[in-house]
Amino acid sequence: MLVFPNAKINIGLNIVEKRADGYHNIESCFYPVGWSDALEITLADEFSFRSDGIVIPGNSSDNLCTKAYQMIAADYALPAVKMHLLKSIPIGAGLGGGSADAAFVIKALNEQFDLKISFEKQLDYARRLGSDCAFFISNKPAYCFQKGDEFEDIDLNLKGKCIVLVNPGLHISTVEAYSGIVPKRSEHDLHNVLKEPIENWKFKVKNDFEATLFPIYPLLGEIKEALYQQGALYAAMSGSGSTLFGIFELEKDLQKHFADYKVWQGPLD
Ligand SMILES: C[C@@](CO)(OP(=O)(O)O)[C@H](O)COP(=O)(O)OP(=O)(O)OC[C@H]1O[C@@H](n2ccc(N)nc2=O)[C@H](O)[C@@H]1O
Ligand SMILES: Nc1ncnc2c1ncn2[C@@H]1O[C@H](COP(=O)(O)OP(=O)(O)O)[C@@H](O)[C@H]1O
Repeated sequence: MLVFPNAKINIGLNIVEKRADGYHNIESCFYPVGWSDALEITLADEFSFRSDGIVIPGNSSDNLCTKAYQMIAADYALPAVKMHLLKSIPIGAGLGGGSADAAFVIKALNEQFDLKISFEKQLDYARRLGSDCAFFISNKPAYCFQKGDEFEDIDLNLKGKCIVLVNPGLHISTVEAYSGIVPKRSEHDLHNVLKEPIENWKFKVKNDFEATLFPIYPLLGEIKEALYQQGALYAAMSGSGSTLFGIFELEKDLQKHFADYKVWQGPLD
């Protein structure tokens, strides 16, 4: 089976409070984007995982794909498989690429081997692998809360608009990014502001990581500003960075403009 785990962006990210378990309660709109890995899962004599493309830190037993397989194999009689991942989504980039890979393994094993794991149970498995991971089980725009692993449908349709993602290659650790944050309630209810025209978002839809990370990495703020100068209706950092995104009314080719960085651009669904 061949699947294409895709990245996500965060449209708005409020870090509301620190929890007793050390994690943070957040409020965010997660939106799928087309920057994708490719993952092939085939029957084999023994389990193996290998990856090509962008080098993933850690060895194959640390990989979230391997962890997802082992977690399902602990509860279901799974045959051995060979997994081959072509890694394209930048790592430590705020795009949730590792979480997407893991969620797609859960979904692919369920389908390929007819395991009949319910949707709710797939969400629970995904939550065990990472806070972002459960989102990729449904993989459709959602208002996310708690650790980012509880969802509500959101009335937001950006279909037809174009997104440009710019990754400057800085690897920002999620743990470090959260450790710099003083949580606070947001001034604006994200549900409500996302109903306003996209041109208003610039003033109301904030990613709380920007205030702490932009002073440390001024390049991030410069790229965001450049996206606005190029005509973005809305621009922001995704997650804990370091990827910036701009949403444009029409198709936009900024590959040359951001020639020093990794750029992905395409339509939003
Ligand atoms: C910041 C966000 C925003 O969507 O995305 P990324 O920028 O990583 O893509 C997420 O909250 C990242 O989720 P994810 O990358 O799955 O994090 P996890 O593996 O669960 O946790 C890594 C570490 O981040 C911190 N963490 C994570 C999620 C959360 N709600 N509160 C936290 O404090 C904890 O220190 C935890 O040990
Ligand atoms: N399949 C995978 N793809 C990417 N990263 C992975 C994977 N498996 C494990 N990881 C680990 O997860 C960490 C964060 O990955 P990633 O999801 O790309 O970042 P982010 O949380 O910023 O979106 C990396 O440091 C990496 O070592």
